[in-house]
Amino acid sequence: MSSKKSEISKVKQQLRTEKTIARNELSSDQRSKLSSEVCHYALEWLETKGITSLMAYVSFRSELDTRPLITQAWKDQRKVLLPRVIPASGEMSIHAVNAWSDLEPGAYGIQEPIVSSRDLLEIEEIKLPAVVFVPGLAFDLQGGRLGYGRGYYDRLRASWEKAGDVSAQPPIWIGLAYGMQLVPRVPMDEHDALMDMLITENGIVHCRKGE
Ligand SMILES: Nc1nc2c(c(=O)[nH]1)N(C=O)[C@@H](CNc1ccc(C(=O)N[C@@H](CCC(=O)O)C(=O)O)cc1)CN2
Ligand SMILES: Nc1ncnc2c1ncn2[C@@H]1O[C@H](COP(=O)(O)OP(=O)(O)OP(=O)(O)O)[C@@H](O)[C@H]1O
Repeated sequence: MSSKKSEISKVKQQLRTEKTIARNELSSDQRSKLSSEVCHYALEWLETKGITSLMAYVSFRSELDTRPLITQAWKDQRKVLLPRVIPASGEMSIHAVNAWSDLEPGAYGIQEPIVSSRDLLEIEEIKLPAVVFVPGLAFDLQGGRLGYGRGYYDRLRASWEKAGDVSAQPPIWIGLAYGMQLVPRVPMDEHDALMDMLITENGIVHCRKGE
């Protein structure tokens, strides 16, 4: 690792520790109040934009709780895709999910889609969602994001770019976070995927990407 790279990864690790502690300090009442506000903004935005397909994540640890968003998206007849991690390769497979009963605890104890052999054959047919809601430990207004350090979302984005259907509209990447997760600057590596928007309990921000 070059010295610049190792410096960035050291700063990222410090920020991960700091933000994990701060997020864990929110009470469960605060977390559910803030989460429902963020989900409300996200749902309003989906409605305004007429978005019919989205990729979400099922929260774990003290993450912003996306359950209200997913439940309402199903009620609104939107297509909901959820990821399943493949720890050995660092990739994620993406699956359409229609109910909580379609999930089981996967790697890291996160609720993930139950995959049948039929689904595996159909994976290639899944079209890109219009929107990707992204988890994270910290975000900045330039679109920077810090995750748990395994690069799953960065790799997902790179794989979509590589598969690149030029006629397809690229998905809009939206970080979901508590306001306390916003920082002035997340240290970024070249491979890090930038967010287009952020939604916190204070509302929606459009990121000035990488400026
Ligand atoms: N709810 C949710 N689902 C998600 C993500 C996420 O951030 N949130 N991911 C977003 O990528 C992927 C899972 N990524 C993860 C990456 C690392 C660890 C983890 O436990 N890391 C250790 C650090 C040491 C290690 O690397 O083993 C830790 O935090 O203690 C957990 C999940 C896919 N699904
Ligand atoms: N497109 C890619 N191809 C291969 N490796 C990648 C790619 N993107 C990121 N990585 C690797 O993933 C690791 C984690 O990167 P980083 O520290 O930026 O993770 P993160 O964005 O915080 O985590 P996550 O996306 O899991 O929440 C790094 O070792 C990086 O080299």
